[in-house]
Amino acid sequence: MTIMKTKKEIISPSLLAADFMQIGNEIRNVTAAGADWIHADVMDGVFVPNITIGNPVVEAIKSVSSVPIDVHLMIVHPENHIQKFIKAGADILTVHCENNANIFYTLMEIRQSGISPAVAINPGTPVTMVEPLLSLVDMVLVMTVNPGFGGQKFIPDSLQKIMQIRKWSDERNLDLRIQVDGGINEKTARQCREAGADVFVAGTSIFKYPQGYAAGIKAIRGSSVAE
Ligand SMILES: O=C(CO)[C@@H](O)[C@H](O)COP(=O)(O)O
Ligand SMILES: [Fe+2]
Repeated sequence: MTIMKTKKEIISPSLLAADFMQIGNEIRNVTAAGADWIHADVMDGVFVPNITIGNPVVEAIKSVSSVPIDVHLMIVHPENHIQKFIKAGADILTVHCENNANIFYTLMEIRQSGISPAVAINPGTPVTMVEPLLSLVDMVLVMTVNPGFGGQKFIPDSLQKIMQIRKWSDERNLDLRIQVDGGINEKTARQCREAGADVFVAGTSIFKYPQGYAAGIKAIRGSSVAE
């Protein structure tokens, strides 16, 4: 998938920390500040203890965005809803490995629709849960906080998980993207990069960065090699 291969590292700002009253301007401004993708968090109040947005809002986000939309589904039975998010314009569609008995079919259906499938794993889930799914996806999302809310503290144990997934990807020549999400800032992004991550989701440390969005993005890119 070309959107997966465009750059060595991807920064995907999470709109959860943006001003929803100004969402169009927020998307334009953060893209002008250097965002590579836009991360949309879909929560149903069941899989996670919070409710956010659904497919109509994803469609609105897509209509103003000039960069790919990265949709993170934190919902039960994602298999019943993926077509709606594909139609809404998701470019990358991420489903969790925890609660989906039909995840093979779900990931294959996403692939067949022509967009990028990704699988997410929670901090409390053993890394072996994603191992059988690696050949079906373009990206693994390693949650670095418990999903549900922005502004939480990074969980350092996640680094082991990133290392193991990068090892599997290398051994099998899968060239997987590894995305990290939750508590990502300049310091934790560097730790994740060293462990093997190459897609960085950040809400608070971009939208609430005191010196502005461009400075927040630049800080996360940090010591990475110039592209
Ligand atoms: O998926 C989630 C939370 O469940 C994230 O995408 C958060 O929105 C990230 O927010 P910060 O931790 O960067 O503030
Ligand atoms: Fe997310």
